[in-house]
Amino acid sequence: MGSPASTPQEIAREAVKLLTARRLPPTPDNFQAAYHEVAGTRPLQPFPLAQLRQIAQALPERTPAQVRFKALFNKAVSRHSWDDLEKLLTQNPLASAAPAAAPEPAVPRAPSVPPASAAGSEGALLPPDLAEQTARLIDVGLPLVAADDARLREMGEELVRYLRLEQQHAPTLRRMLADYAYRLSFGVEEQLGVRQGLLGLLKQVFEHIDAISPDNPWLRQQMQALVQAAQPPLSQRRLEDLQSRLKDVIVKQAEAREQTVRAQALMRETLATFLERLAQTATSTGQYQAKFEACAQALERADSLADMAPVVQDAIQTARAFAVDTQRVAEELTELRDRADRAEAEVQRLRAELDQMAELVTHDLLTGVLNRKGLASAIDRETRRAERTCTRVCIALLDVDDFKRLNDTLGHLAGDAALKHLADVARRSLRPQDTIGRYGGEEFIIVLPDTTPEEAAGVVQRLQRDLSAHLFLQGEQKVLITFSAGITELRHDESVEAAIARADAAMYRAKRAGKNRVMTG
Ligand SMILES: Nc1nc2c(ncn2[C@@H]2O[C@H](COP(=O)(O)OP(=O)(O)OP(=O)(O)O)[C@@H](O)[C@H]2O)c(=O)[nH]1
Repeated sequence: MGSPASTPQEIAREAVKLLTARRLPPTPDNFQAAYHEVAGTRPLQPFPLAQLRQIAQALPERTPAQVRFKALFNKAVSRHSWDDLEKLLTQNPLASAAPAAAPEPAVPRAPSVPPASAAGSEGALLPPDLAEQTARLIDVGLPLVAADDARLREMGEELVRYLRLEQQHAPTLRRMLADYAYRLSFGVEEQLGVRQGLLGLLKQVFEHIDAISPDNPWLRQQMQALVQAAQPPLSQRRLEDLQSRLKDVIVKQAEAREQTVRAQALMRETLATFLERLAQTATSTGQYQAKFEACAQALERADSLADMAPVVQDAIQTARAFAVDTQRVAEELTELRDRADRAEAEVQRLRAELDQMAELVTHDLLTGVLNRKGLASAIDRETRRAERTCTRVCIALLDVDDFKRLNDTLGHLAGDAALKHLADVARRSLRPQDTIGRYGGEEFIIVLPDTTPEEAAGVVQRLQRDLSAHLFLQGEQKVLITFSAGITELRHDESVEAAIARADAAMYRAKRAGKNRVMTG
C-alpha cells in the first residue's frame, strides 16, 4: 500500500484491492469492513429499522400514556434517531415506572407526570411540610379506599412511610405515587360499585317487606319512608335513622302478626267448642225428651200398679241418667269457662308484652318523625359526638301557635294533618345533619349538631319562611301554620332535661313577645 488514501474514491479503490488480496468475495458487508479498515474508521452498525418497527407494533395502547409513548417511539424510529430513543427509554415515567407484573389495564389515569428532566426536579427533595401533608392525605383515606384491598393498603402504607422519611427522592416518589394512583383508581371504582349495589339491595328488601306487610297504614307509611331514605347521598346520620325506623317496623310487624295469630286461634277454638257443645246438648236433650214421652205414654196405658212399677222404674233411671248427663255437661261448661278465663289471661299477658314492645318504637305514629324516646337517643348521640369532635350542638323547641283554635275551627283531624304538614316541611327544610322529633302534642324539638345558637336561629327562621311558602291545605282553604321557638346550646355538664327546660323558657318568651318568632336561651 502506497501513501494513505484520503478521498472516498481512493479509499474505495484501496478497499477493492484489499478484498482481492485476501480473496474475499465483494459482498456489501465485506466491502464495508474493508472500507473502514482502509479509512481507519469504526464500522457503523446499520439502523435496525425493521426490528424496531416490529417492537413498536407490539407496544400496548391501552392508556393515554401508553398511546403517547408509542407515538414518540415511532417518531424516533422514523427519524433513525438513537438519541431520541435513548431519551424516551430512560426518561419517560411509563418506561421507568411500569409495573413489572401485569400490563396496565384500560383505566383513566391522571395526566402523566412530566419527565424529570423537563420538570427540572431530578433528585429534587420534597419540602417537609408538603411531604407530611401528602402522607396525611393518603393515611386518612386508606381505611376507606383500601378496606378490601390488602395490596392497596400495603402500597399506601409504604408510601406514607416513605413520605415520612427525612428526605424523599423525587423520581422514587413519582414512581410510588403513580403506582398508588393506578391501583387506587380500581379501588375507588370497586367501592362505588359496592355502594350502589348495597343501596339497590336495601331498596329491594324494603320494597319486598312493604309488599308482604299487613294492611296497616302506619307500617305502609314507614316502609315508604324507608324506601325514600335509602336513596343517595347517604350519610351516617341517615343510616342511623334508617336503622331506627327499620327497628320500629320490625317491632310493629311482629306485634301485628302475633296479635292476628292469637286472635284467630282463640276464635277458632271457642267457636269449635261452642258448636260441639251445642250439638251434644241438642242430641242428648232430644233423646231424654223422647224417653220421658215414652214413659208418659206407658203410664197412661197402665191399668194397674203392677203395670206402672216398671214404667216408673224406667222413668227414674232415665231421670238419673239425665241428671248425670246434665252434671257432665255442667262440668264441661265449667271447664270451657276456665279455658276462656285462661285464654283471657293469656291475652292480657300478651297485651302487656306488646305495650313493652311499643316502648321500643322510636318514631311518632302520626308524623313519622322521632318520638320522645327517639329524640332522647338522638340528643344523647349528638352530645357524645360533639364531645368527641369538640363541636357545639343546639336544640330548638318549637310550639305551634294557636293550635287549639285551629283544632276548634277546622276539627281535630285537620289539626292532625297540620302537625304532619309541619313535620314534612321541616324534614325538607332542615339540613341533612339536623334531626326533628315530636316532643309531645303540638311541640317539636330539632337537634342541630355542629351549630352555634346564632346559626341554629338561622336554621329555624328558614323553616318559618318555608312554612309561609308552603301553606297547609285543608280542602280549598289555605292555612298558615306558625310556631314559636326557643333555642339553647346543650352543655356537656348538664342533663338533657335542664337544656329542654331552658329552651322551653325561651320559647315562652317568644310566645309572650307576640308568637311566630325565635328566642335564644
Ligand atoms: N289535632 C290535635 N291536637 C292536639 C294534639 N296534641 C295536642 N293537641 C291540642 O293542641 C292544643 C294546644 O293548645 P294550647 O296548649 O292552648 O296552645 P295553643 O292553642 O297552641 O296556644 P299557644 O301555644 O299559646 O299559641 C290543645 O287543644 C290540644 O288538645 C294532636 O295530636 N292532634
